[in-house]
Amino acid sequence: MIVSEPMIRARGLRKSFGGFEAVKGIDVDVRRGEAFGFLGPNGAGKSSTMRMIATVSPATAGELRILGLDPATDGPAIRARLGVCPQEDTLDNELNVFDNLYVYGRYFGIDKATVRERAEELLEFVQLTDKRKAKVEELSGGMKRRLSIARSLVNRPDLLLLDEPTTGLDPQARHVLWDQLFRLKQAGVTLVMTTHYMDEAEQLCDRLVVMDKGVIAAEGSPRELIEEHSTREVAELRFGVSDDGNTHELLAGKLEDLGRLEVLPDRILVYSADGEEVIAKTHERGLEPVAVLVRRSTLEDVFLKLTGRTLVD
Ligand SMILES: Nc1ncnc2c1ncn2[C@@H]1O[C@H](COP(=O)(O)OP(=O)(O)OP(=O)(O)O)[C@@H](O)[C@H]1O
Repeated sequence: MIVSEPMIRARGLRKSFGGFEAVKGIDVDVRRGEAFGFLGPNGAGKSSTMRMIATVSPATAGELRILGLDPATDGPAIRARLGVCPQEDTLDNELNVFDNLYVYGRYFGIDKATVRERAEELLEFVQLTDKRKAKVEELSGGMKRRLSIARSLVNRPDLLLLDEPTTGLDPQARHVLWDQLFRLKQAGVTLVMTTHYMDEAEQLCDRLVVMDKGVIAAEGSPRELIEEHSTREVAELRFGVSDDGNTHELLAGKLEDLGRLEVLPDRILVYSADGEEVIAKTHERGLEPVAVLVRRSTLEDVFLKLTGRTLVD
């Protein structure tokens, strides 16, 4: 492979299911060594895209190259160099923790001694050494996910695909996983992940695309996306709800000149470089929010601006 070749290159990539187009012609370039994310809500087309990249679902149209190879003709060669961690854990419940790694490694044709050594290393890496003899069903959700990640690393992949790596995990388990993914990134593994968590995308991704309804709405580093599509700060204002339930729309009319507004069912967001000033002016106008909060803009704000919706419905 030529070194400058992108790890993934897609042009006009499409995926249809019958008459329904889940991915509507996207362009993607993933560079060696980066952590790249597809951020979007449920149904955005992230998993459909990942499955094409994983070479388990053929593209309906467009061009796709993985590690410089064509999935239509070079599937096995690509898969030998990919690690895939699907959204649902597909561990073998019949086998213990160690054997899940060992048997998977043997599928790749790795010799017994090497696969044993790697399995031990990987258990150490995902902090499951003391569970090596445990049955899969005895593991917590976070441990299962870590074992899935360990398994996807058995063949020492150049490119690791993670479909919603921390969905369904509790906050502590998510942080443990983030640490491990960060260490993999530092070790030079190219990571490609989907997520609908903006904090995950901000923590882990060097670059990401914001995906919605099968198209890419924006692309860049988390910081670039926030700078381009949002303001430095956001003032969140909550008012008591009136009998007509219309309070936020009515109040928004009195705040319009303070910055761009997003009126959500439970709060008004005012986008401004100076959130405290927004709050001061709100009070000056005799408006009394029951709660206020000033925070930095996040990718959630970027998504809201681009699509008019929140990431998690
Ligand atoms: N095998 C299939 N047959 C028919 N429709 C499908 C199939 N797979 C996905 N879809 C549809 O394609 C759209 C995109 O689904 P996809 O799973 O790619 O989205 P996603 O962004 O990954 O969402 P999620 O976070 O729920 O996985 C959805 O409307 C989904 O119902």
